[in-house]
Amino acid sequence: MTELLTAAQMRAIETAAIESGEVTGLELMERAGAGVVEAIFEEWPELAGADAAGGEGGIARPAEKGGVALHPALPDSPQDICEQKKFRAVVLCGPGNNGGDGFVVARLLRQRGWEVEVFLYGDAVKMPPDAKANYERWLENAGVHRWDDNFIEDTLDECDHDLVVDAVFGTGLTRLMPDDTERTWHGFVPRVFSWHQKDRPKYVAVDIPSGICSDSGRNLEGAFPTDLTVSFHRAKIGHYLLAKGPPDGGTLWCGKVVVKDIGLKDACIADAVRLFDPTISTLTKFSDTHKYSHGHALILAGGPGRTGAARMAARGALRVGAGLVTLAVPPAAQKEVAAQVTAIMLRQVGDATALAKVLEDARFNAIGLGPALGLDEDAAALVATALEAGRATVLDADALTLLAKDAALFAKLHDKCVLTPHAGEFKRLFPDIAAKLEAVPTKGPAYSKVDATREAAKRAGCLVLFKGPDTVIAAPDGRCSINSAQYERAAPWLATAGSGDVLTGFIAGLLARGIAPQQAAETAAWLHVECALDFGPGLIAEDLPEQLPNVLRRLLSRP
Ligand SMILES: NC(=O)C1=CN([C@@H]2O[C@H](COP(=O)(O)OP(=O)(O)OC[C@H]3O[C@@H](n4cnc5c(N)ncnc54)[C@H](O)[C@@H]3O)[C@@H](O)[C@H]2O)[C@@H](O)CC1
Ligand SMILES: [K+]
Repeated sequence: MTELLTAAQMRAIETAAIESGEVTGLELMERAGAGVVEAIFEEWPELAGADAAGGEGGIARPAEKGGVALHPALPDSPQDICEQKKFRAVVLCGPGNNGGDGFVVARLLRQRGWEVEVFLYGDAVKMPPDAKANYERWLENAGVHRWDDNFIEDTLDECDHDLVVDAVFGTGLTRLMPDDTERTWHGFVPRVFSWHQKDRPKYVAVDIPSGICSDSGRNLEGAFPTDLTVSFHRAKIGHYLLAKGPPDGGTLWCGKVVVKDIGLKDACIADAVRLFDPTISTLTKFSDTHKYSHGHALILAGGPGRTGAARMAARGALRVGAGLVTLAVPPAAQKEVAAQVTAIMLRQVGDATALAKVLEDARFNAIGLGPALGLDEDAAALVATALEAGRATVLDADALTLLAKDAALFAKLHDKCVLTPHAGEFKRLFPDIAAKLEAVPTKGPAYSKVDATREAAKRAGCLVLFKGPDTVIAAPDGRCSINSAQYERAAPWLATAGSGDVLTGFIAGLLARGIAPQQAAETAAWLHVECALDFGPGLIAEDLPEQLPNVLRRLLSRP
């Protein structure tokens, strides 16, 4: 799993490296700038010109004399560039180290023969030392425009630019975007989003689009949208959070995120949020074959005409590898269900007493309940009985609504439970927490979906999986991961009716296999997206379990 960092964690790693004497801040800034230039040319080789497009003429000199060459080195002067189109860039620099990175990018582009115009937001006198050093180095050969949004807009309108680099604010954004940069933003949005306009410049953000809070992905009013975001060492949490959708959300503004190594060592950060990717230890559990060692999941179905959701969950549980799956069905719905399932077993469960009787059998080691269960007293009694049994239990849909309505029921949650709310259900369950998340942010770091999910998990005393394209999974002790269905894993067709029911089944199935709640929820959510990606558009929920064998085959053949 990849760590996603907060601004404070990134600063701590940087400070430790500098204080240990391994590297200077100036060297890190040089590597960051060189990383951005490298990423630009990797993304758009046509901008690299003839000699840097990766052919034999590729350059092998260090990016900065005396520095550590982590990125392909660049020619020292325009004379080193063979005959090529004169590329043009506008670099927007801010008052901090993000701006410092911008000055490095400007210099390195200029060294490649680019025509570069730089605008500086803020007071150069107050810049931090490394940024100021790069500002002064830039001034040795070129000038800097004072920030003026009209001038920036005119410059972009009049000239045939190839690239616009946003190095205004990075991880140090602590307040709402200032009015004058916000005005510039108004000029940017239509430009960046005119995708049809073939010859428009490429927009690149250094570290994070200015205006986006790197801890939360929230838009501090005035984010600069970009095509490519180049971050350093590790991606930041804000790159992966959508918050509450446009105009919020790092993922909306980042375009594509590339992370460049700047030579910092891995540090053990106890409470880091992780981007989920399944580990081999989880996957090896799929190769053990004895059905009785794989547990027995019990999925509770609703009444007649409402059993489809539970049937899909049961199918998901079976496909994901529960040894046995039983549907607990009200007597009136038994015929309906019996006509539609084969590998899944049935038990008549008319009420909570009947459920308690079934659960006397300790072999039922996992329960899935909620999809189309109903919202009446009988359904609430079923939820109570299921929780009192103390089994690994995933609660979704109607079960969440029932929990939200009844504090005594909510109090029965225990550490083997998994709650899987979508935004609406989350709001019903945790209205005060949702209100904090929905409040318009006024400063950075802003309250995030990660903060909200962690707080909810702590309150519930169990795992919470807060759904979305940026699914956040948090445990009561603060361990937290994001399962992203964005960027190269974007699968918007996964938002189809019944998709959540299948996820409930996947989690229940993994719980039945004895996998701990956090790992079960993370793995299930990840597999859910993989199934959708494998199937592609046109997906309906029934396809998800059927896609799982392909996904598992591919995963298990991974080296
Ligand atoms: N931390 C690290 O390890 C590294 C950081 N680097 C760069 O440094 C950046 C962080 O630098 P800084 O901490 O200096 O932060 P920034 O450069 O993001 O911004 C800080 C400056 O902006 C001002 N500011 C913040 N919010 C404002 C607002 N709303 N309106 C007006 N002014 C505002 C602050 O007062 C401060 O002057 C990173 O994003 C990255 O680009 C890189 O050079 C490489 C290494
Ligand atoms: K930026």
